[in-house]
Amino acid sequence: MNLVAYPDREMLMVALADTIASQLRETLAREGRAVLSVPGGTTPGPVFDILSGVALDWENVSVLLNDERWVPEDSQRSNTRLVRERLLRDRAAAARLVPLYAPAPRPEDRLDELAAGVAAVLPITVLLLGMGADMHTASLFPGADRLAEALAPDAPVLMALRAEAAGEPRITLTAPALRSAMHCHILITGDEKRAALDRAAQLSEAEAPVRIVLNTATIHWAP
Ligand SMILES: O=C(O)[C@H](O)[C@@H](O)[C@H](O)[C@H](O)COP(=O)(O)O
Repeated sequence: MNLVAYPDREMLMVALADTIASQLRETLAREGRAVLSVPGGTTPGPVFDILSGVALDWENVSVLLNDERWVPEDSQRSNTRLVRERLLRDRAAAARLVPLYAPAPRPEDRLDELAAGVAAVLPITVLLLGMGADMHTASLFPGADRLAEALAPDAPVLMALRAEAAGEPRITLTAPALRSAMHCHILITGDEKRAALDRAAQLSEAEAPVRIVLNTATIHWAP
């Protein structure tokens, strides 16, 4: 496991934003476009704040969420809202957001059109993942109704999943879409998640979905 431990969260966020920006910059120089895929939740806000002010050819960057909670965009639980408020502002306002939500009662109602939008920009250049203490990543929750399908090598890029721990229905990139990323980073803080990560290394992908990227990701941790 490739784990980088930082003395504190501020140092982590600054260093991680710098690494992400360099990796995007390098791909932009070579290919003229790049794709950044990011988590929602409570941890990544400070990385977004820093990244949004970085000088980068944002016009040619597509920003994608790894997963979304099926709630309207004005909900406090909306990952799209988080990304719009914390990442897609200042210099990064020029980036293009690839939607993972469209108003409808159920994710299945809009899945095909959202999946087409995602498929059009893959593969991901830089993937930033969060992780829950239950070892879920994106919305690949242990015990989710369609987890086995989402972990399969032939899974479609995007799926709707439901899990008790998730609250609302979710829409999520699947294992093959996440694994397609050129660079992968996992951002975790606190002792509970660090212990969960150590445990994940001993478990199966179904028990600990974060395992799908554990051998390839750089893990960034601070207390
Ligand atoms: O929408 C989501 O819930 C996420 O994308 C999810 O995978 C998140 O990264 C983890 O649940 C960690 O969340 P916290 O940072 O809030 O602990």
